[in-house]
Amino acid sequence: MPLSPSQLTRCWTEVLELSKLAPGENVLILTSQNSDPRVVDAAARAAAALQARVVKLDIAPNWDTCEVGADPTVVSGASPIDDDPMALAAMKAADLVIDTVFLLFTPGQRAVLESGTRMLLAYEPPEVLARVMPSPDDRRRVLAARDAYARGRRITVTSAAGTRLTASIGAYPITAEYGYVDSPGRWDHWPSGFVARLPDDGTAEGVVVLAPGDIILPFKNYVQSPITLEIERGTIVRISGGLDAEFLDTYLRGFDDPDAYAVSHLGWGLQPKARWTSLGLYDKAATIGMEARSFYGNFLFSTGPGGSRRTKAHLDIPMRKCSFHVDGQPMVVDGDVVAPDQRVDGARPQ
Ligand SMILES: O=c1ccc(O)c[nH]1
Ligand SMILES: [Fe+2]
Repeated sequence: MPLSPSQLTRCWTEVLELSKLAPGENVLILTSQNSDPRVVDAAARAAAALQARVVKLDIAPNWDTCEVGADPTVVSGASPIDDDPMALAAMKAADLVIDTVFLLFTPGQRAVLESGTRMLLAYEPPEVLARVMPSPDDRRRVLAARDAYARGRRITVTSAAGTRLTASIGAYPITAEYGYVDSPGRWDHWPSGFVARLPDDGTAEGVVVLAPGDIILPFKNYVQSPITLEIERGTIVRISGGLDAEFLDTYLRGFDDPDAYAVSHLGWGLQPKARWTSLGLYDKAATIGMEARSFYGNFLFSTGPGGSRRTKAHLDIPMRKCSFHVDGQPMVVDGDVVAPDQRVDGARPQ
């Protein structure tokens, strides 16, 4: 059964209160053809009920020939607002922008955040939003993970399946996603619950073995047969395995861009409300897979953009049963969060 509009409005009210939305603040809801009207309506009702001034800005969609399928995460790095003076001016004038279009990794988003506007991305369907409600404890644990990651200089990721990845860290900021925007200039994504950061350029080395059950987004399938990624100087230099490996390699080759093979943000999932199995129950166009990116204890590997790289090809690859160490300190062991200030009692690896 679907979520009722009043339930979704109550979820929005809770998230906007966590986002410290105050009476008289200006809220802009960014919409386009790919926005979910149920999400837009509930957000507008909740913001108005909190006595904010609410406007909706509808922008023309931008389609790229590389965009296969309906998922806006397939092609990253550009949006219709990047050079739109009207949209940028309106979004900079807002105190809080609700993005139902998916601007992530775009110049337009960066410009709006630098103006002090806070921005909350909300693209998942109502039931996923309601299942993975953010909380102050999620924020506490994600920020503890961010602080541990920030203190580090080297990371090591291993798994029984054969993953042996090392990298230096420190040059790039950490994205700490806990699902609401409670300070000026902050960006977040509801639903979420993970940390991610780029390794220092050219330092990721080793082997990443995608095991059956690991997920490749935006393919939105569970890997059936092992895929071995050999990584040298921050780039995947060889992909081997069976049909899954051939599909992955052919997909990346389709972008005709060497940066498509670069290692992108690396991190780990901290959201016990997100389910590894959820993706198997949805049609591919129905979700962008945030429960997969966020599930508790995952290793979130990814490829493509970051630093000076502007490639359109971005894959997020949440993996199970990995161990993630920062300067030898265990954050996750065999898919279970072990850092005392990050773990949730009773939460189980998935
Ligand atoms: O929330 C997100 C979503 C996608 C992504 O690549 C990063 N963070
Ligand atoms: Fe990503």
